[in-house]
Amino acid sequence: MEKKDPGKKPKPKPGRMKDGADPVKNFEKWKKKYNRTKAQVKRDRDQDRDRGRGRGKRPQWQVEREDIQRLVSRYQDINIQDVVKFSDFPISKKTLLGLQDAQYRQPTEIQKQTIGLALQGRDVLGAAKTGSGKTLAFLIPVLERLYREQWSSLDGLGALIISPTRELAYQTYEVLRKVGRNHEFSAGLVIGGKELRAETERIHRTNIIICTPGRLLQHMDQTAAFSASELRLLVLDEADRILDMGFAETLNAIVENLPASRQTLLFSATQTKSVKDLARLSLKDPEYVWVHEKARFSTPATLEQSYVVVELPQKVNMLYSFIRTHLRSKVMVFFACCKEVQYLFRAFCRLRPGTPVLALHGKQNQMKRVEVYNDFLRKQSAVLFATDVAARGLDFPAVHWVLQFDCPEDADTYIHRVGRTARYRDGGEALLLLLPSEEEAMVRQLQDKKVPISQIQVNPEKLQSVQQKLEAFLAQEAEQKQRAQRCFVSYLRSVHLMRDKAVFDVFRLPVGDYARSLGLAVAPRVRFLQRAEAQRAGGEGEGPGGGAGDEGEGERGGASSEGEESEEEQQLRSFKAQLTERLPGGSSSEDGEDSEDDLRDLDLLTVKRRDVFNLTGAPQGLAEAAAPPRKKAERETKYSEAKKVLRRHFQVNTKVTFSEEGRALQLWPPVPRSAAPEDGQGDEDRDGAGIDVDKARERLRREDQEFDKQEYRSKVKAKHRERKLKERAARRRRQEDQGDGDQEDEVLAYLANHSDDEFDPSTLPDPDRPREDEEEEEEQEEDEPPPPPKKKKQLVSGEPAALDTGLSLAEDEELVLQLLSGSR
Ligand SMILES: Nc1ncnc2c1ncn2[C@@H]1O[C@H](COP(=O)(O)OP(=O)(O)OP(=O)(O)O)[C@@H](O)[C@H]1O
Repeated sequence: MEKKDPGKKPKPKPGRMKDGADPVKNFEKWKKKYNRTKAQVKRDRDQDRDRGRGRGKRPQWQVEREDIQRLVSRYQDINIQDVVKFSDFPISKKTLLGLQDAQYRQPTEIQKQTIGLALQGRDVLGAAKTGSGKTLAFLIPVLERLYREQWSSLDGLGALIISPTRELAYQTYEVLRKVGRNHEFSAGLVIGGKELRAETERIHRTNIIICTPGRLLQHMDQTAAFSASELRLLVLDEADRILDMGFAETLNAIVENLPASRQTLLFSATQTKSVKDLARLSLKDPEYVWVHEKARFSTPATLEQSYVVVELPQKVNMLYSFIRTHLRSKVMVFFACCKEVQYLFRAFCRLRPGTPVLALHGKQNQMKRVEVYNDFLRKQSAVLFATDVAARGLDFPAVHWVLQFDCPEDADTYIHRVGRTARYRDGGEALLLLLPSEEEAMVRQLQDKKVPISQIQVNPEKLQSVQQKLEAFLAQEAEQKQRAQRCFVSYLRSVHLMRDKAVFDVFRLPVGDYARSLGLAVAPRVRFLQRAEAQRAGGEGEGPGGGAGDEGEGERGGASSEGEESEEEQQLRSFKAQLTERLPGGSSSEDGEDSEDDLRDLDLLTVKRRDVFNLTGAPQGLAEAAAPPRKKAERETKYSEAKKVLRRHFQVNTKVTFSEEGRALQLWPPVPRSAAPEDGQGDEDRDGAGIDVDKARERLRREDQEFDKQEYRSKVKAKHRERKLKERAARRRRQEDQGDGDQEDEVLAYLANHSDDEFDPSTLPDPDRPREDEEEEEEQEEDEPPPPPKKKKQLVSGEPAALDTGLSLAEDEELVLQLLSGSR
C-alpha cells in the first residue's frame, strides 16, 4: 500500500479534453506529424540542392525549361492593374534578383504598361516623360527574351539596342550590366572611338549589342564575322531621334540587314507616330503606349521652368552671372554648337567662376568624353557646358539646373534638354535664354507641346560684364582668339541652318555686338552669311508677278530659292547629325574634329574694316553685317607683281635722265646706237620714203664719238685709280722699310691722339645719316678692283698698261676728243 506523504502535494491526474481526447496522446500525434513534415521538407530541400548541382535526376537545362514554361504560361494572364512589384510580372528569378540588388522594387508606370506587352512578343512604341524609367522598360524584356530562348554565346547576336549618342549607349550598358548580372549572356558596347579591330574580335560572340548607328553599320559593312541573321529583338532608344533624318540612311541600311521576324521596341520621351518613319521598321501591329498622353503637361511635374529674354550680346554676361549665383548647384548648360562650348569653356575656366566647369561635346575624343561624363556624374556641384550630345537620355544624378544658353532647335529638343533634371522623383529647375527675335514663336511652340513655362525678368544691374576680361584674354592668346572667331562663325551658322525660320533669323542678329561680347575687337567676316544675304537680296529683287517673291519684302527669297535652300540645309543638317555621332573626337579635329569646317567661312586674317566714326550712319552691327564681301587678301608674289606690271604696260628697268634743255636720255637699257632717234630725226626717217644716207652717216659719227669719249673716260679713270693705289702701296712700303721704331711712333701717335683728349660724343657718327666715309668706302669698294697681286703678273698677262699723260682728267678728255676728231 502506498503511504501518503503529508508534506507532498498529490500529483495532478491528466485532465480530459472537452471532447474527451487525451492531450498527451494528442501531443504525440502532433509530434509524429511534425517530424514527418520536417523530414519531407529536408528531403525536398536536398533534392532541390542536388538538382541545383546537376546531380539530380533532371538536368539543369530541363529544370530551367520547366521554369520558363511556367513563366510563359503566365504571360497571357498579365494584368497591369495587379502589378505592384516587379515580382508580380512573370519574369525570371535571375532578373528579379538583379533588379533587387540594384534597388528597383516597384515598376514605374511606363514599365508597368510595356513590360507585359513586350513579354508577350508585341512590337511596342513606348512614350513617357523624361526620367520615367524607360530604360528598364526595354532592358527587362531583352533579358527575358533571351533567357526564354536559352540563348548562349554560340547563338551570336540576339538583341540589338541602338542609341543616338555614345554617352547614352554607355549608360544603358552600365544599367544592363547591373540588372542582368545573374544571366550568362554576353553584352558589348559598340560605339566607336576606339579601334574597330578590338570590337571585331568579340562581336560575333556578343549576345546583346548596345551601339550607335554609325559604328554598327561600319561593322555590318566591314566585319565578316558579324551576323544579325538570328536577331530576336531590336530596340531603338530615343527612337524619334534615330528615326529622324540625321540617321535616316544609316538606319535604313541597318534594318536591311536584320531579319523581318524580329520583335521591335521603340522608346522616347517624344515619340514619333509618323507612319512613314515606322514603315521603315516594318513593325507588326505595334502597340502604342503613351503613358502621359492625357497628362496636363509633357514635362515632369517636379520641374520648374522659366525663360528670360536677353539680347545676344548680353548672353555671356548672363551665363557668368548665373553661375556666380549658383555656385553650390549642379548645372547643365546647353549650347547650339561645339565651337561655342570649346571657346566658352576655356574662357570660363580662365574667369574662375568659383565652381568646376566641365565641357562635353562631340569633338572630344572618346576617352575624354567618358572622363567628363564620369566626372560630372560624381560631382556634387559643377557646371557642365554641353551640346545636344548630352540632351537625350543621360541620367546624371541630382542635377539642380538646366540652363539653355541657346534656343533649342524645337520643342522636342527643349523637352529632352530640361529632362536632364527632375528625374524619377527628384525636383529641378530649368531656365531658357531667348533672344527677342526668338521669343514669340518659341514660346508658342512650347505651349503647343504642353510645356508650362513662364517669363521671368532679370535685373540688368545684377549682370556682371566679362567682356573686358575676355578681350584681355584674347589679346594675350592668339589661339584663344581663333577659338572665339570660330565660336562666332559657328553660332551664326547654326542659327542659319535651323529649319524653323519663324524662330531663327540670322539676319536679325546684332553680329557686331555679339562678336564684341565674346571679346573680339571686330566681327570676323562670315562668307556664308554674305552669300545668303546676297541670295536674299536677289530674291527680293525679282520683279513683280514673281509669285512667292511678292509676298513680303522682309520674307526670304522666292518659293524656288527657298526650296533649294531648305534642301541644302537638310543635307547639311543630316551630315552634321551623322558627324556628331560618328566621328571620334580626336580624328574629327567633331570636331571632327573638323569635318564640319568652320574655317571655310572664317577669314582669320581678314577682318572687317570698322566704320569707327560711323560715317555711313548705319548702326554698327548692321553696317558690319552688310559690308560688301572683300576678296581674300592674296599674298603678293613676284609673279603676281610681274603680271600686274605687264597688264599695265609699264616699262621696267629703264633709266631715263633729262638734260638741262629737258631732253630725255635713256641710260638703261642701252639703246642700240643705230636706233637712237634724235630730235624728231627718227620721225623724219620713218615718215620719209627711205633713209637719208648723209644724215645717217653724220649721226653715226656723232654716236661713235660719244661712245669713244665714254670709253676713254673710263680708261683714264682706271689709270688715275691705279696711280693712287700705287702711291699708297709705295707709302706703305716706305713705312715698313723704316722699321719697328717708326711703327711704334705711329701706334703711339695714335694713342696720343686719342688718349689725352676727352671723349666728345659729337664726334660719333649720326646713326641716322649715312656716314660720308662709309659712302666713300662703299664707293671705293665698288670702284676699286681687287688689289693687283703683282705688277709683273699683270704685264705677263698682257693687259695694256694705263696710259700716263700727266694731265688732269678734263685735260685728258679734251686731248682725246681732239685726237679722235682728227683721226676721222
Ligand atoms: N522602377 C524604378 N524604381 C526606382 N528607380 C527607377 C526605376 N526605374 C527607373 N528608375 C530610375 O529613374 C531614373 C530615370 O530612369 P531612365 O533613365 O530609364 O529614364 P528615361 O525615361 O529613360 O529618361 P529619358 O527620357 O531622359 O531617357 C534613373 O535614375 C533610374 O535609375
